[in-house]
Amino acid sequence: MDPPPSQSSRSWSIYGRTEITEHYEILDRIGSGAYSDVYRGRRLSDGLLVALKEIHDYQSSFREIEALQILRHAPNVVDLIEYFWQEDEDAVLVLEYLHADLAAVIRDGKKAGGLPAGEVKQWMLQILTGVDACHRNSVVHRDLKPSNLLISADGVLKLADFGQARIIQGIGFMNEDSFVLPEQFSQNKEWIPQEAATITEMTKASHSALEIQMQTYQETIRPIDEQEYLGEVEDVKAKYSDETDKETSIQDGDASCLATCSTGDIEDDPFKSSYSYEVAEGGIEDEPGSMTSCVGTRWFRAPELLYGSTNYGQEVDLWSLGCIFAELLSLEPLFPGTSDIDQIGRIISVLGDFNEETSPGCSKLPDYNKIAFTKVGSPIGLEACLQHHSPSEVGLVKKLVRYDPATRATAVELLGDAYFKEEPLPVSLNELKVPTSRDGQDEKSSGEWGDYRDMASDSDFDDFGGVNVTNTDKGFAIRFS
Ligand SMILES: Nc1ncnc2c1ncn2[C@@H]1O[C@H](COP(=O)(O)OP(=O)(O)OP(=O)(O)O)[C@@H](O)[C@H]1O
Repeated sequence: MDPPPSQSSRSWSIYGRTEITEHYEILDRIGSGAYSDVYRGRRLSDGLLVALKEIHDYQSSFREIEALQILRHAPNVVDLIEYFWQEDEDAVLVLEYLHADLAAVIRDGKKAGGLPAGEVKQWMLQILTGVDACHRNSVVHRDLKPSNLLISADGVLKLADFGQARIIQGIGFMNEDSFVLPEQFSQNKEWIPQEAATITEMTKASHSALEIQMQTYQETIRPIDEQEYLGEVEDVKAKYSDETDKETSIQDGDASCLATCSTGDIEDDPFKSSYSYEVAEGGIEDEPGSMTSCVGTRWFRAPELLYGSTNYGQEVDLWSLGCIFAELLSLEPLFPGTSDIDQIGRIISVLGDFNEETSPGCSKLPDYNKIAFTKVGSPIGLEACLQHHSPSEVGLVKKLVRYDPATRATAVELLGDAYFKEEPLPVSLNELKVPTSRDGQDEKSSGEWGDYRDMASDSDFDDFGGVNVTNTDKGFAIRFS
């Protein structure tokens, strides 16, 4: 069996990849993230506009391809047309091109002095349909935020950026027949998002290539010596430290988010008088199958993740959803934390104390005893963050932004919520005001949009967390999970 692509030597320019340039004209760079560069391209055979996402991270590539394959018939998930991935090269995903995102909707709404309630409802319904498709198929997105919700020219919203996604149970590939729209969508035609133009089906060849790569990746336990192992780790670290322009930092997978807070974070923290922080010695146990807590962008990160949970599921997406909905309503981020501690401080000031009473089991979270906040006598409450909004709007957010993950409403439950049946009803897709362009989005490093990304952006670095080292008779083995 072929080994997975090596991490050491990679092409750093998509322009030099003839297997891609033979089929696609690369037009311009339209975005970049912690792990990727995204280019607008044109398919030579028929002129179709596409997004070419070059992913510089090994594990993100697998995750994104795997999740997009599972969800390939979901109408509110970005279409993966095909991908290129061969030894010693970064994976390049060919995605349908979507010209706008929900962050632009919020920004335009703010400029216009508000978004009409019927439009907000239509955006929410599409987000819920996308998230429901993920959760029905055991995909936890783990990085839901407005800039990862892309929008087509005709108003179809699609979940994108599955680089941090995890499949929490067995893989259940969906086919066209098995993808079912939630019942209430089929009953009320007005709500049905029009099907996005179906782009070419992924070729059978690329599909089976992925399966082989996946199998190799997941099953290969290749005994290596300690020297080689340390060399691999150094290579990966060096790669990330080179990427200083992308505002990333290396975090060990077995270290929680709080454990990686610097003293600088604490010094700058506006809430520093309201908590005491202890640096615990030693790391957190890296149990097989556990997940990293350092996922998602800080502003949208659930409290259990901020406290280091490594045992979580789709509920973390539901918290993010609540933050996104609150932002769609108020056009301001709900919890714009400047550090992980500040993030928790802001949440506590709104929702009240985070304790066994409000979140059963929370005292067992890895970082729970590392930080103590002074008691919040009277929390501000979500109503205060959503002034001038109706009780049903606030009620919707309250069903998601809850401490106890088990009590957060699921996407399918919310799709049936009375809020969506009240006047004003959700508008149809062609009544939505879709932002006209993504102009300037690649250069988000300056101004308001730059601040938005920089303040809230964190890197996952699951690469480290997903590495399991086991003893073998020849030394030890390394396994990527
Ligand atoms: N299908 C697409 N169509 C148009 N633009 C896209 C598409 N996919 C991604 N982009 C643009 O590229 C940017 C980076 O892509 P993406 O978020 O998928 O990468 P990432 O490296 O995981 O980013 P992040 O660090 O924000 O998580 C997006 O914010 C978006 O502006």
